[in-house]
Amino acid sequence: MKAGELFRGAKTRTDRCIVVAGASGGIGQPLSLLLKASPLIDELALYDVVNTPGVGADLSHISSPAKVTAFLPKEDGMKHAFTGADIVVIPAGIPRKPGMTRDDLFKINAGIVRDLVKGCAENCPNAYLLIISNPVNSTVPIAAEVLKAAKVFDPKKLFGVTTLDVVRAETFVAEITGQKNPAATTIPVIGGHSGETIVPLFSLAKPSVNIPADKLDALTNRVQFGGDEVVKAKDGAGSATLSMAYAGFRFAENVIKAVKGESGIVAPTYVYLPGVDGGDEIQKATGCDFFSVPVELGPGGAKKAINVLKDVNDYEKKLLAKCYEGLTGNISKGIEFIQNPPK
Ligand SMILES: NC(=O)c1ccc[n+]([C@@H]2O[C@H](COP(=O)([O-])OP(=O)(O)OC[C@H]3O[C@@H](n4cnc5c(N)ncnc54)[C@H](O)[C@@H]3O)[C@@H](O)[C@H]2O)c1
Ligand SMILES: O=C(O)C[C@H](O)C(=O)O
Repeated sequence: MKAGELFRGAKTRTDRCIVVAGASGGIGQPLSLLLKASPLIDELALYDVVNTPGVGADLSHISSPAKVTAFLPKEDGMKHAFTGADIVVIPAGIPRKPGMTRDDLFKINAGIVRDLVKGCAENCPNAYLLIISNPVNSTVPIAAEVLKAAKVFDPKKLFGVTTLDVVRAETFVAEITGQKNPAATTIPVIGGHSGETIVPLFSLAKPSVNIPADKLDALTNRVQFGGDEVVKAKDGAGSATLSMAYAGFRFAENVIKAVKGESGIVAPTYVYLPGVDGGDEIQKATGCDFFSVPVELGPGGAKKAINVLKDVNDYEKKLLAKCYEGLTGNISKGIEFIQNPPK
């Protein structure tokens, strides 16, 4: 199979196309599998610097409707992969090893995200961009700056994927409460996506949950540092991939459903607050331009940022104070990387 080949015989790009950039990786492959199985997608385009022809050939044998295309950088592969895409999901970049912070990934992943988002700005300026690559706290500001410089920035269409924090909160809470279906409880997790910038709001769970006081610190810590748990268990072989693929698919599916007109979809995601309705007051309260909050999704992307800050309890206020501190530095670092690029 040649890169770029349409695996199910179609000759042209179809109209509901989702690109996975980093499709051959630990997240990219299972995420692509879930997307291929989704009836909501007409074409799944795989882009990576390696192995997409093989991953594409493999996925193309699945008897679901989505056509699969696969691209490598050679022969203008990025251009062909991105042109006409509706959604680009980006899990490209290196993962952590034990002892590393997400910020340690910045050196390599910042440039990868910059270049991929440049490709999006040039070839699919209207696409919804879902950024998974770490450090999300900085890679999303990088993406915003690249899109601004190209004069195609629509803040309603740029999302940092923080769904894994929500998924973990649901799971770990259910381990305490014994609920049979963890995902049936909605738990807002806000802030950023690393350590103390991740702030779970158990007091706002719906339906409400009763967390015993002596378990609250450990539960909060587990959600904030759940990524470390996986990095340690994988022992040098990377970080969360399967749970991230589940989370990334869940968020992508929400975006697709909202774009197709389904109403009432709300999901926490890391957005540029000044560009989203309702974001200004959250920006004022947090001092952060980028922040993950529950966002109502609509046909244009982020329809409204929901201000849950006014409802948090004192315990959560203390967590938030630490979050703001860490997050502002991460955001500035991303912006600086584009505005004053390293020589
Ligand atoms: N947002 C989250 O909640 C979350 C969760 C888990 C992991 N992550 C992050 O996702 C990223 C990927 O993790 P992984 O485990 O899949 O890593 P991986 O190394 O298994 O896969 C990354 C893939 O990206 C590809 N790649 C590298 N440079 C590229 C480029 N310029 N263009 C296209 N593809 C490129 C690689 O070839 C590889 O296939 C990491 O940065 C990780 O920290 C984020
Ligand atoms: O922990 C990591 O580095 C990967 C990811 O951000 C996670 O939360 O699992």
